[in-house]
Amino acid sequence: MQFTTAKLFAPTLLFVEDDRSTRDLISLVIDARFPGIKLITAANGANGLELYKKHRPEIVLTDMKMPVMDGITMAKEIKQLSREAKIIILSGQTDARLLLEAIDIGISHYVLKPINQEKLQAVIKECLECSRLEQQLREQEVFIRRLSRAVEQSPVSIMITDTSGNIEYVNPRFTKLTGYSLQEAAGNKPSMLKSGQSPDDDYRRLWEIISSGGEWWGEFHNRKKDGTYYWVLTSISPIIDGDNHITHFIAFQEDITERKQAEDTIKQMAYYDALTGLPNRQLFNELMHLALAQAQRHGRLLAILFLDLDRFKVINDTLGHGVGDELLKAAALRLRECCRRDIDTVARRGGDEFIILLPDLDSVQEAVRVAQKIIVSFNRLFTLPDIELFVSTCIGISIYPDDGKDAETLIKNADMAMYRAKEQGRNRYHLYTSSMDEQALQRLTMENDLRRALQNGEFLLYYQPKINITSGRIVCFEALVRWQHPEIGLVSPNQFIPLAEDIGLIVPLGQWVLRAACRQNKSWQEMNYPPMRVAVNFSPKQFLQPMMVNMVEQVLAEEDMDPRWLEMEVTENVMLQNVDKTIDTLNRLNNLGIHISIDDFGTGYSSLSYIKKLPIQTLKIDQSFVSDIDTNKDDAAIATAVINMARSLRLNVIAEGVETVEQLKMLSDLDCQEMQGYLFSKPVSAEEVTHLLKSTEWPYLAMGHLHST
Ligand SMILES: Nc1nc2c(ncn2[C@@H]2O[C@@H]3COP(=O)(O)O[C@H]4[C@@H](O)[C@H](n5cnc6c(=O)[nH]c(N)nc65)O[C@@H]4COP(=O)(O)O[C@H]3[C@H]2O)c(=O)[nH]1
Repeated sequence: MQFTTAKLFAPTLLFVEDDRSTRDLISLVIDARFPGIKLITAANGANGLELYKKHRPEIVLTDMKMPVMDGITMAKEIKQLSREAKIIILSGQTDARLLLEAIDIGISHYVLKPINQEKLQAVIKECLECSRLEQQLREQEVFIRRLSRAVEQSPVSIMITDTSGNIEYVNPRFTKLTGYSLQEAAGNKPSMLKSGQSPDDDYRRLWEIISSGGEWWGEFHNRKKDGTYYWVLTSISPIIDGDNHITHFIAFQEDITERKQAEDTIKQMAYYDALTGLPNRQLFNELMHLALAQAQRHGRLLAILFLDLDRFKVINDTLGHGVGDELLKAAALRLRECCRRDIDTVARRGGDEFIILLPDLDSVQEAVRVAQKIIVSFNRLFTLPDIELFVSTCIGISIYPDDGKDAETLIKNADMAMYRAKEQGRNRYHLYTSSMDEQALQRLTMENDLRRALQNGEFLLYYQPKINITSGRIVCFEALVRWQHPEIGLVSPNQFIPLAEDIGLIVPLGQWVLRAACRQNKSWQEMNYPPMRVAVNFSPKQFLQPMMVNMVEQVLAEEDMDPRWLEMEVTENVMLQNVDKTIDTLNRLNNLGIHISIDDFGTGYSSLSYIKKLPIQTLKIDQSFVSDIDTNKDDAAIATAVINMARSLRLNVIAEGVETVEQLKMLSDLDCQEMQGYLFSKPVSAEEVTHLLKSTEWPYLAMGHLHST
């Protein structure tokens, strides 16, 4: 450390002499020889003392014998005021007693008269030097006192070691930070603070740098006396003496634990999904790039599993986001259990989408085995805090390098494979095949064609009757849309309705269906056929449109059709989304006089208590329960339960998809009065409806057929 005096050394010399000529002569010499000195003079001791008090000169040059007050008396008084005053006595007297008295007082020098100028100059010079050194020393002391106070009170932890690394000093801040007092730390090595988590290389490098005179800085993960961990930003530098030798090392340490924790939180937020704690899309992409590079280098296989939870949206909307969140957490846990720890990565892509990276595989079969394991594990009930649920998943698999060389392609292809798995039903996996690209292209072409279809008038309606089996009369025609594609021919709604929903075309298409169905029904009425309802399917997206009721009202008015001849078929799941709003919408439709049926009943999550609240008229038993009703006991039980439930709620019940007389009999035995299905009629064109209306003879409704013997 370099010390520089803050104050400039500008000494004052007081010269006390009663003899004027001596005074002038000596003054001239001092001015000439010591130009930096400020000179003040006095003619006697009393005057000299006064001036001393006023100017506090560093040096006093005084004659001995003077009127009023002699030099010795004045010198005594001055020494009382300052022990450091340098006093030079000028005298012709060599009286030993006076000399001894002067020594007692602490007189610095004694110059005999007649004055030898050289001797006087040498004495003054010596006194000046002495004063200068004293001033410097005083200032140094003040500086060192300040410095040690600064070190003691420093908000930064300070540790000083010798060159072997033995601790010699630590400041109170160090004690506060580490728990070790100066006594405990002194003599120990700084390694007493090691947590074992900072790399050994850091320490080696540190010693190399500081022992060659350089400064090192970096971060350490340390451990306190009580065992807790903390982070410090450390700077260590050597203390070098005047001979350029390292005498000590000094370490400054700043506690950065909070900053580190904040960094960790930010890292966690940037790379991990807050809900499930799984890596997020960002981290997954980074890990995927690393894994791909390794797979390429070592010629290994890598698999991507893309999956989502079947019907998650319905669960989330029906049972609430709390349940949805718990389910995602539980699913995340289950997925991790199915994968290799520390090797595979399970990440959440957002919503209910998960993606799994399986690196370092020998065969495709290994990826398939993981997919199968996941599917089996999803067969187990999910026990959430408030509810127990069965949830299935569909998994798409793509393999590096066959199904893609880069992350984007592999993920896209696994996603595509997942959709293929979904098309085949729930809880299954599908491996990507290159033919799927072709299908994706087909879908794109279909999408474009579909957008043009409405303007080009390529849609038409087919109608399927609903029969009351007791009266044998048609009570309603269900309008079912068809697409007359200019090249492909007639396209089934199962192929284009989901697509229309995806691309937002369902709203204008649905409106077109409603208008066409109403117009057709009105024209049958005008042709004097007995009035019947026409049923129109409303897709969930369409039903949940904010202005839907207004639109229906307007179409009915424009087509001049009485609302009681309109039936709306809405799927069970729609009923469960945003319950309050749905009930409100249904009430408004009911007030208009529109008949409401719940389509595909039995496939959703409806509970009896919930259905009770809904202002609806009819439950439609899904055809999946009807098709095996005569052979499958479970289906028969569900159909029975729905019919009984409808009866107890005073609702109509209709069975769809009735194809055989056996089914008809069985449903009739269960007292299901209304039916629809190929047994009576397939969906037919409007023109064919008129034939049906003219000759409604249903041979199998003859009494003999209806009841089992
Ligand atoms: N195997 C069998 N099938 C029978 C039988 N009886 C009727 N079906 C078929 O079952 C489907 C019944 O309609 P859905 O459940 O509402 O299912 C409909 C409905 O969800 C949707 N859809 C049809 N038209 C429209 C529409 O105008 N708007 C909306 N949003 N969806 C529509 O497309 C689905 C399929 O319609 P389609 O192909 O016309 O198929 C119709 C019908 O032709 C039977 O005895 N056996």
